Amino acid sequence: MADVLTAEAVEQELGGLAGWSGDSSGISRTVELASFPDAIAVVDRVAVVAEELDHHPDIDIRWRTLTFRCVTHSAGGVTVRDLALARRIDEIVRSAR
Ligand SMILES: C[C@H](O)[C@H](O)[C@H]1CNC2=NC(N)=NC(=O)C2=N1
Repeated sequence: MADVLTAEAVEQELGGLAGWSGDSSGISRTVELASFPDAIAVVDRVAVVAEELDHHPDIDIRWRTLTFRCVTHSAGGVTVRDLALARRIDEIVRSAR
């Protein structure tokens, strides 16, 4: 299993992940899409990637605003798997707006 990253490592990684914030207990990003259907389409695409990676974000849906939170629940903190998932979420969001 991937190790939980140190607070310093997470902070450094966040420097390269625009829009993401957090610490070693979890990283999150909130995005607003143009409409509710657009937001749900993003969730749907993230679901496909999450299954592919066997790693799943916590997702909060409020009309057209989505908050993604990435933490490796089994490890109890942020691991490299969360950073990989965050990058994939960014790709999907980028192509959706
Ligand atoms: C068996 C399966 O690999 C685990 O349940 C996975 C699935 N997706 C997961 N996703 C996240 N974010 N954390 C986990 O610990 C986790 N565990």
